[in-house]
Amino acid sequence: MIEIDALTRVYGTTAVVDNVSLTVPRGEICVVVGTSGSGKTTLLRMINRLVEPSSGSVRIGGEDTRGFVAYQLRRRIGYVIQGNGLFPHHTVGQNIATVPSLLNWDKARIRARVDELLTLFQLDPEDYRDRMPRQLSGGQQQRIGVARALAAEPEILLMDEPFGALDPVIRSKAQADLLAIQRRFGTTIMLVTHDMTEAMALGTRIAVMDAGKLLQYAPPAEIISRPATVFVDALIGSGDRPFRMLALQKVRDHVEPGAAAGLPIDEEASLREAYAECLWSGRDAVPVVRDGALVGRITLARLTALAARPQ
Ligand SMILES: Nc1ncnc2c1ncn2[C@@H]1O[C@H](COP(=O)(O)OP(=O)(O)OP(=O)(O)O)[C@@H](O)[C@H]1O
Repeated sequence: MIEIDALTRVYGTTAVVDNVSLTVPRGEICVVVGTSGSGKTTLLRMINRLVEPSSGSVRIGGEDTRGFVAYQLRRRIGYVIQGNGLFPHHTVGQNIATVPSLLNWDKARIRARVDELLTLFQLDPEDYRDRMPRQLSGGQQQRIGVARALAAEPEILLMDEPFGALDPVIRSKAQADLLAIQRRFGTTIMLVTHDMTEAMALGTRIAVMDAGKLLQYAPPAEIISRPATVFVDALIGSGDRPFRMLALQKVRDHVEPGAAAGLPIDEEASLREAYAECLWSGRDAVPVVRDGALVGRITLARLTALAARPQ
């Protein structure tokens, strides 16, 4: 759990983070969005004390981070930045082992952890462990950046635009990997992004910042249906609201009995994908499958109703 209490950072006469309070419960993902210069990175960097707060406090697992010594900050809080920040002259394995080595883990334990993480990120340890970062694609480098941050099993992961440099296909893969790994380890994550679609896909809660202030902190559905200010509304994009609502939900939760013609959709697809499929194929309903077996259908009428503003 991360508890941020009245956190403020002043540069000159400007509070670039201004009296921000929020709590990220254990195992949740808080995504921070806002315009450029709104204080997102400064807020994130005050959590691992790369930036010292002017006032206010941060507690991790109930303990004030002012009492943490350097090794506790490294051990308990992983940090990932855009462009991954890998050490170019260290191998992939050495990069992942950075924090465990600093913590003096024994060699066998480090080796096992490196191989476990590579496997988890679907990179064969035999093939990738001894490569240099330049011998990897951008997407693979980013995965190693995340693996490195997770190496010492931190309870908190801070991520600043981690997928900003990736193309859309690799980016959604990286997001799916992150969600799978987050579920497995139960890590509490705070992630900064400019991409509202990414925020909605990853965040259990979204924090909207503007000019250093926290304007709203709520689950995605609430941000979409009840934006706290005109600024929040504009950030979501009023033309996108119904589609964002649909994107938050899975087909599996809205399957109806009955038949439908044509190509089926998997129950793990989002309602947005189902809606697009109906529109694109000109159908009023599409069959739904689970593991390839038919389980029912989803109708255009139901999708249309679900896209409407919640009452
Ligand atoms: N070391 C510093 N000294 C003076 N001003 C700073 C410093 N670091 C950040 N700022 C200012 O604080 C404000 C917030 O910066 P920050 O990087 O936190 O914003 P951001 O929301 O992350 O922006 P972006 O989305 O563009 O990365 C900006 O106006 C920036 O110029």
